Amino acid sequence: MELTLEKVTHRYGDMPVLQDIDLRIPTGEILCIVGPSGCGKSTLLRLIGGLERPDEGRVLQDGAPPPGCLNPLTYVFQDFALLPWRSVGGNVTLVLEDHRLDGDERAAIIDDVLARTNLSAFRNALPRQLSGGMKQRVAIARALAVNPAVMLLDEPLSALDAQTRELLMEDLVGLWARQPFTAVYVTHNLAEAVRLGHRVAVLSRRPGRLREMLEIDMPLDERGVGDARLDSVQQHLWHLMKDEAMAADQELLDV
Ligand SMILES: Nc1ncnc2c1ncn2[C@@H]1O[C@H](COP(=O)(O)OP(=O)(O)OP(=O)(O)O)[C@@H](O)[C@H]1O
Repeated sequence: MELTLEKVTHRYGDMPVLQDIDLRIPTGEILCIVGPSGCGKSTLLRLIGGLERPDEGRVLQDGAPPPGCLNPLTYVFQDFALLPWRSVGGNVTLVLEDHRLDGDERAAIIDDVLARTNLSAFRNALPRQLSGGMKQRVAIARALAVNPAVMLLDEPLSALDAQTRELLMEDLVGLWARQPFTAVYVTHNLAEAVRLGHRVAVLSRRPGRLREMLEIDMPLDERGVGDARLDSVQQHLWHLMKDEAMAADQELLDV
C-alpha cells in the first residue's frame, strides 16, 4: 500500500500549520521529515495516520496492505507509551487482542517480533526494569506485530541518550535490512534523518511547506558514523534549515 498526499493544508483556528504538502510514501521506503520546531511535523504525521483530517487536500491510500496486516497505520511515539503493569510480551500482545487470532497465531507473531527486536530474553520483564532504549524496542516490536503498511514514528529516539540512539539506529537499519518496512519518521535530529531516510523531506517554518525532497542514494547498511558523504548531506540539510530554525526559535521566545 502506498500513501500519497495531495496539496495537504491544515490550520488550527486562525493559525495555518501546513500548506500545500505533496508527498509520496512508496512501499518499502523510510521517509524522514525534518523541519524547525513547531513547523507542523507531528501534525503532518497525524494527518497521514488519519487521526485528523486535513482542512484541504487529501491523503490517499493506494493498493492493498501487506498480507497479514492487522492495522495499516501504526504509531511509535517518543514516550514509548507502554502499560507499566504489563510485561514486555503483554505489551506486545495488547495490539493483537482485538483481532481474531488463535493462540498459536498470536504466539507466532509475538515470538517473531520479539526475536526481530532482540527482546526474546526480556519477554517477562516489566517496563520499569528496562532502560529507555529497551522500552523503545518494545514499542517498535508492538508496532511491527500488526504488520503495518506504514509505520509512523514521531521523534522515537529523542528521549534517549546519544549512545542508545546510535544503538537503536543500528537496530532499525538491521530490522529494515532483514525485512523492509515502510515508515514515515519525524525527527529534529539531522544525523538520524541521514542515517535512516531513503528520502528526507525538509519543511519550512510554520506554516510548513515542502522546501526540498532529498534522495539519499546509499544503502542503509552502508551508512556509518562519520561517513563523509552523509556528513555533507547533513551539512546541506542544516544549511537549508538554519535560518528558518533561528526564526522559529525567535518566534517561540516572542510568545
Ligand atoms: N491540537 C492542536 N490544537 C491547536 N494547536 C495545535 C494542535 N497541535 C499542534 N498545534 C500547534 O500547531 C503547530 C505545529 O505543531 P506540531 O506539533 O505539528 O509541530 P512540530 O513541527 O511537530 O513541532 P516540534 O518540532 O516542536 O515537535 C504548533 O504551533 C502547535 O502549538
